[in-house]
Amino acid sequence: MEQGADSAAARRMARVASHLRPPTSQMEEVAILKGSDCRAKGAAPGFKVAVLGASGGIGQPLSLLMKMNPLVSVLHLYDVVNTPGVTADISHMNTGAVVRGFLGQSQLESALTGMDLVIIPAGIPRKPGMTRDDLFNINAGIVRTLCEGIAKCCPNAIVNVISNPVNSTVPIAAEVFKKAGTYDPKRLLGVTTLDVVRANTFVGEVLGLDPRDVNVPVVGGHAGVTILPLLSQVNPPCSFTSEEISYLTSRIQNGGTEVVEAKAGAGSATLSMAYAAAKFADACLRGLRGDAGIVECSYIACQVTELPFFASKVRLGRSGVEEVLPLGPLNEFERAGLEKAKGELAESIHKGVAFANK
Ligand SMILES: NC(=O)C1=CN([C@@H]2O[C@H](COP(=O)(O)OP(=O)(O)OC[C@H]3O[C@@H](n4cnc5c(N)ncnc54)[C@H](O)[C@@H]3O)[C@@H](O)[C@H]2O)C=CC1
Ligand SMILES: O=C([O-])CC(=O)C(=O)O
Repeated sequence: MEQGADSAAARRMARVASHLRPPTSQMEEVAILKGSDCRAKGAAPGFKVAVLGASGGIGQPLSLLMKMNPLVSVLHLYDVVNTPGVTADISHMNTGAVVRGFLGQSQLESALTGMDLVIIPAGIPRKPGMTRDDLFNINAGIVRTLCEGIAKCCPNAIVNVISNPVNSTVPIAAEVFKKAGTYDPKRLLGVTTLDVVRANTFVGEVLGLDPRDVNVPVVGGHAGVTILPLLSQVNPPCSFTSEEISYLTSRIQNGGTEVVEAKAGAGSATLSMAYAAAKFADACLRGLRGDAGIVECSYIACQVTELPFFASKVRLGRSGVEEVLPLGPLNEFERAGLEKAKGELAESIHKGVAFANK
């Protein structure tokens, strides 16, 4: 009896010790994973989620929010810097998800194996004066490498792409998955939720409503004129003056730049983005669980326009995007905006596809 209690205590201590030691080699990483797996068995059933770029401005608060999500049972934090610290910190939160850290390219495959949802906020952010497309040269390669890992280690995972320029990085991801033979357009989603979050906030301010009670569809893409708020389809139904329409459209399209300028060289939106990404990831997980009626806007492959990718209203479910909803009726102002958006989007998509195939 006593001996049994002793060995149970010894097992508990061994488990705790394995969590206190940071991984220094692949062998040690494997040992720690075994320790964590014992713990994971005790955790509530749920989904396995990886954040790639977890040490960054978005990655850290996003990881914190995912650790708070009761649908997550295992949370993998991957980055090329600082994941031991971020992981130790977040792992002390007394919520259900088991947290594991992975540092550097040699641990990418371990980070990805078995994941249900992979969220990608890896890559450099804008400074004042830059467009999102100016990030292409660095971020395109980062997204390609990470997606090659996903194709190899968790080809069935839902992928949420945050890294800019989203209008090009999502087509890059699609090409990587096509080459690997794992492409499923239903599972690849560009995160444009921040545009909707901003639109709901700014429209709520104008209408004097709680932003949580406002829903503005935002379609097209995620850069400048490609961000197309459909103010004629706001819920609750309402009407705006032409001054309000032009103020709101411009503020929503330039929301990212507003933050970049206010941060004055220290980066772009991180906290509101983490909130938006966590909200979108939660919607994806509820869809995977089988919840009904989950509709979000996302930049995906679809036939809503003649372009191969377009941010649209989508219904999420067990297989990712289960239905792409039509654009709905547009007014003249929105139809003109759509034409402008399509011109820039076509170039960004072409640039991404060409990069992935060169
Ligand atoms: N989709 C959207 O609505 C938004 C997208 N973004 C984009 O998100 C990206 C990240 O922004 P921040 O977090 O502010 O940048 P950040 O520089 O604070 O963090 C980026 C993180 O990515 C990591 N990283 C770099 N190369 C990596 C690699 N090969 N593998 C894994 N991790 C790698 C860095 O070490 C860093 O920790 C930017 O491209 C930014 O433009 C930002 C706001 C909104
Ligand atoms: O503006 C940026 O560079 C970051 C971003 O995508 C946003 O805040 O919407």
